[in-house]
Amino acid sequence: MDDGYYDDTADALNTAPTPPAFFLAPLNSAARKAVDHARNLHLRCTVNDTIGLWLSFADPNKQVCTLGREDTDIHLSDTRSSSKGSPHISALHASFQVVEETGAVLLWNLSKGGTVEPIPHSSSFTVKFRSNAQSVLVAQGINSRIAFGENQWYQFEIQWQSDGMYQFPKHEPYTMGPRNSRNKKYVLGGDVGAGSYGTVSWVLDAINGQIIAVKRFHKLSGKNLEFATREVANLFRINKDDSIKHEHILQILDYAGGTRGDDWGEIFMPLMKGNLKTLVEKVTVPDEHALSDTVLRQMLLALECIASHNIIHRDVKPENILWEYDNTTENSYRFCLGDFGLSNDPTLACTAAGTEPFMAPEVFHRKRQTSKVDIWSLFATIVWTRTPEFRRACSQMRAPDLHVWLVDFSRMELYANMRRMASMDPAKRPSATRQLALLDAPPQAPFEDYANSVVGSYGSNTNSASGDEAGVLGGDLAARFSRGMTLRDNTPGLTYGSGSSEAVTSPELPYYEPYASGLMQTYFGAQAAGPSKGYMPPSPDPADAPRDHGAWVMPYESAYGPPDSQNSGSGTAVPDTWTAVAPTVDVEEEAPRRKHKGKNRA
Ligand SMILES: Nc1ncnc2c1ncn2[C@@H]1O[C@H](COP(=O)(O)OP(=O)(O)OP(=O)(O)O)[C@@H](O)[C@H]1O
Repeated sequence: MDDGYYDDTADALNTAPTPPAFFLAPLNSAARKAVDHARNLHLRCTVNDTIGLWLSFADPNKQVCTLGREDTDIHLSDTRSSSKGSPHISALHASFQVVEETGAVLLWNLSKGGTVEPIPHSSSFTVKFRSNAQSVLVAQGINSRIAFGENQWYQFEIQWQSDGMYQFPKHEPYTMGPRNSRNKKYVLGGDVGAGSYGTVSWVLDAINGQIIAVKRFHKLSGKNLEFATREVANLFRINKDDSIKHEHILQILDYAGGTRGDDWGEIFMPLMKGNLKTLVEKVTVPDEHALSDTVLRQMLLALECIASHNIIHRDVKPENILWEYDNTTENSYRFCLGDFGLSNDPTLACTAAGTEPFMAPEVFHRKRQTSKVDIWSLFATIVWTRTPEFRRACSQMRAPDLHVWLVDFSRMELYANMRRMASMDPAKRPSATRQLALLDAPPQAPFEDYANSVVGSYGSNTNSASGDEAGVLGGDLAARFSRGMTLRDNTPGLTYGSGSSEAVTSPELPYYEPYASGLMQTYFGAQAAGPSKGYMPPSPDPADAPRDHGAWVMPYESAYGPPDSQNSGSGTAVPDTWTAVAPTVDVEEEAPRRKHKGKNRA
């Protein structure tokens, strides 16, 4: 049966997973003595003329193997050697344990003195224990040599028959990342999505053996640095402690790079199944209205939270709403707001920023921005989710026309309980908290207060966007970013770009990226970064669960665009390497671009 998704791990997933099994070959005389110990006879075997210990995790009820001096599966004596002292083996010193979801095997340090360690060796990656974690991955080519006890008393080599790692193809060596760091943190799986400013991959965390997502920012300088900075700082602000973490905002789990002198940076997040765009375009959702109602409520909760932290997102749109199955409720989804690269403090935000079809009128017309801009964008997202015609129009109509259309939509009975979200005047638009209350209130009387002059108040008199936002962001970027970083306890300060030779500047005028795929080649050529790609990661979900049709979604507009815009490359044109520089746009280019639907990241 076609299960509805394709990716390069599919073969691995379609065969029954082989449970982990390995041979522990002794590397020194203490380890050889341990192998010969009477209490280890049950595990002893010979492989290639070497006598060692054989461990298999084929029994689903026995997915752990303990090591220590007392009642453990592998006995390690704590005898004193007259010449070298004692190994100081704890009663329960270490264990190997299989991670159920991924099949990965973790080595756990359970010793009091922390004397369980990988031994660096040229033929394998070494991932050391972190100070805040007691486990580390062992796999083919990763931490192949390990030691237990003081001064690496017992030394073994792990020779794998199978290392679990169910999602990973077995015919090629693993790639570890971050690529630019000697301190490897994950095993690279595959690509999940890509945007203008980063590439997102699914990876296996080398500390806990779980699958997560990593966003690798393209080269951290100039605008890229600025957007990465905003995203990381604001995500840390929201995630600074467990009490504030929000179930509808994408978490940030960790980061790498970004320290003094680095021009690369990565953030680690939970892996979601896909984004709302791919869900709507590629999956047969039984009831789009029910789906959009769920999106509406959950995103209002997310917006309520970020507003309370004085953050406006400024790029609420289907691509930036990620989803996964909600395990607590049957047939339902959990949506999370992601991509905080444009987010800002409303007191600093005045540059036109966002993606044109979802951009609030006051942003498009360079007026003052408040958290109400996100309310408008959410309304546009809901209409987009419900209405194929609007989806088509997004690539064909200018923002002012779309604004008129959205107001018209809001007059329909269908939108009665959310029509004020489409008020042209932001002051009349409800806050997220108010709108949540309105959803549960009786239907409103026909609207009267916002549709009279649909574009009048924004059609002229545009402000210059150069102003204070650019100045404050550019001038105080490092400080703002470090403030964001300090919110995470026990984390060494991450100071993106503080050592960079390139000055961080905000553009004085907004610039646009093309929205429709066909425009990509025209303006950026083959180097261009494309709209986000959707992806279905390996999924343990039931076969009847809805899934994306393909591993990669088509470019945003290809389903609707003119024939010559299809397959224009926007869906695959994201540069492979992190060093690729996202296209920058200068002032002269701004005018032609604004003729098209595009994204403005100033
Ligand atoms: N945690 C995640 N889990 C699964 N997929 C993700 C995750 N984060 C991002 N993606 C996918 O990657 C795409 C690009 O991510 P993101 O929007 O953060 O990058 P970006 O460079 O800022 O993109 P954009 O050009 O839209 O601003 C998303 O649309 C989504 O499909």
